[in-house]
Amino acid sequence: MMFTFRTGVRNSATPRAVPFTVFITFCIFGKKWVKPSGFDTGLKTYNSLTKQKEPLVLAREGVATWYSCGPTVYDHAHLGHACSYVRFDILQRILSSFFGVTIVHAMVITDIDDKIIRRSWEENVSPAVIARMYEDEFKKDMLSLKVIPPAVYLRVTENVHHIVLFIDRIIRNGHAYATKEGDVYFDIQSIGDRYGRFAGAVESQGEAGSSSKRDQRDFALWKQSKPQEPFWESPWGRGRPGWHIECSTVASCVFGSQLDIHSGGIDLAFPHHENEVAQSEAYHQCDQWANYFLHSGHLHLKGSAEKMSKSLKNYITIKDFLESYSADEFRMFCLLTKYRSAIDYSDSSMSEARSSLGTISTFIHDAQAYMKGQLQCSAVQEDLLWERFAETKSAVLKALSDDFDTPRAVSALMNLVYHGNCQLHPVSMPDGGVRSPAVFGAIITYIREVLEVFGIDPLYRKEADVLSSSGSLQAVVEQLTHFRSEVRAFALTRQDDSTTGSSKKPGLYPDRIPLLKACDSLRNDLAPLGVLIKDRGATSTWEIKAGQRGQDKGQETSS
Ligand SMILES: Nc1ncnc2c1ncn2[C@@H]1O[C@H](COP(=O)(O)OP(=O)(O)OP(=O)(O)O)[C@@H](O)[C@H]1O
Ligand SMILES: [Zn+2]
Repeated sequence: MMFTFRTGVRNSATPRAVPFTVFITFCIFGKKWVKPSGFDTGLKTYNSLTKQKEPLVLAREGVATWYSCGPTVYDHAHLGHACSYVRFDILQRILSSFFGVTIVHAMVITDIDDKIIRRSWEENVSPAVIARMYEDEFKKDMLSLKVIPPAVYLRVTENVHHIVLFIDRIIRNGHAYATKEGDVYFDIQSIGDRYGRFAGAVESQGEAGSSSKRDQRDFALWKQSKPQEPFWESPWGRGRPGWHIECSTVASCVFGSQLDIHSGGIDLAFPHHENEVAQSEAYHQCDQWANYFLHSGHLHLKGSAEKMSKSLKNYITIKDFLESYSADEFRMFCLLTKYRSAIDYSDSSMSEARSSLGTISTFIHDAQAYMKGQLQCSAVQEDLLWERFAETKSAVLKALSDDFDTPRAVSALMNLVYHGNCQLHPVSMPDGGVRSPAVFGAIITYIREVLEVFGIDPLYRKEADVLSSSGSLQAVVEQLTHFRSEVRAFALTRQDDSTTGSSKKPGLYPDRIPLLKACDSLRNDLAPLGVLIKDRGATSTWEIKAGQRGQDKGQETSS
């Protein structure tokens, strides 16, 4: 893990003049955002750099380079993380499926930092072990929420040599300085009024640090290591990277000097993203490193002003959440608010999400029953439904093109479901009128397609649902197997000598053998349906197995 680097850098805290060319560029462009040239996706998105919606224009046709800040892995992933990463996953899926853009997504996992080190002391294991444990858990949690993994996950500790080179170049470009204590700070004054693109920057007092800082707002690129802390060799002595520099370095290693989209929770806008921008533009000597910054709103426990976070210990882990709800329900919960808004988590907001999904899946089942002719309905106003169908398609596309307005898109879908339901008037006797299965087929296929883009399968039933509905299933199976046991017992009764009048060992009543055969057939037929009956001599046991397809062959045959 050690890395030795030698270079002839100035190791001084004295102010340096900003190179002339850079200064001119800064004066000309200031903080002004320049609309990128390239491929217009047709979508508008809110850009935190301009604080308004902008047309989303990508440098390369059909491809978006996308960097997102990963978690600091020192504790369990919680619903706040779930919310941020699921919301951006939905945005990426929309961009890819509705707008034909291939997303090249890179994420860095912060696997070294003060909190990881502190946790490792508490647990008496190395920081690397703490980080790997929680990183693995985070990745698994993301998969269980159906978040499409980035093209590449990177780790800070595997990029320290790149970080050192990156810092060195920023120093050489005149935007950072090393102190005599062995820290390196970014020189905020060297970029003039370019610092402060995100709210909060101007009033900022900056992070605490060495008294050798030139400006209170200057932030650490490299921190000398304290005793007992992990360290890497560098031209400034033993130390480790500051927090912000990891993202600038890794994003630049993957994407070079230009990035289409950068995302993260709103808490990261300042100072983290502010500092990333400052560093990256100072390194690349460019005026606009990332073209769009997308920030997601915070998840709060209902009634709490604080965001859910690891450090506040006010969290619900993703694993605990998934004991009670499904990934699809969480996705629907996220879809029902705009990705930028704060979101209140509570059982009632989850019930709303669950009930929206339930309404959709009931409609799909009813429409399928109608298509199959199982549900007899009075004549349908087919033209009206085709019209609603076309309107919904354009409403959904319009909503999603407007800063990924998922609540509006879901509301358009629910409206279509409502109109579909209005047309399904069950009648007890078929009236021989015209049937319109095709329009229902089109509607449910479209609804399923859109939900699939959002990562939701409306016909998928969560394990917990299966279990709760299997409450009644169990009672039915119990009754059925009890009845079968009595029939079997009756059929297995042996004749006694007086009945047969024979001296041979008494056998079964021949006329009861078909009953035994019927019991065997029932057992064999129920197995592929997940009801496993095991005959153990004269008695039987049973169990319900989800997903079982008659794999259990090891049982006795009655007859
Ligand atoms: N409650 C939340 N709501 C929405 N996004 C969140 C929430 N908490 C964290 N995030 C986002 O998750 C990502 C990873 O965050 P991070 O690992 O810093 O989590 P954290 O719980 O806030 O940790 P800490 O308390 O140590 O700051 C960031 O983009 C962050 O904005
Ligand atoms: Zn970052």
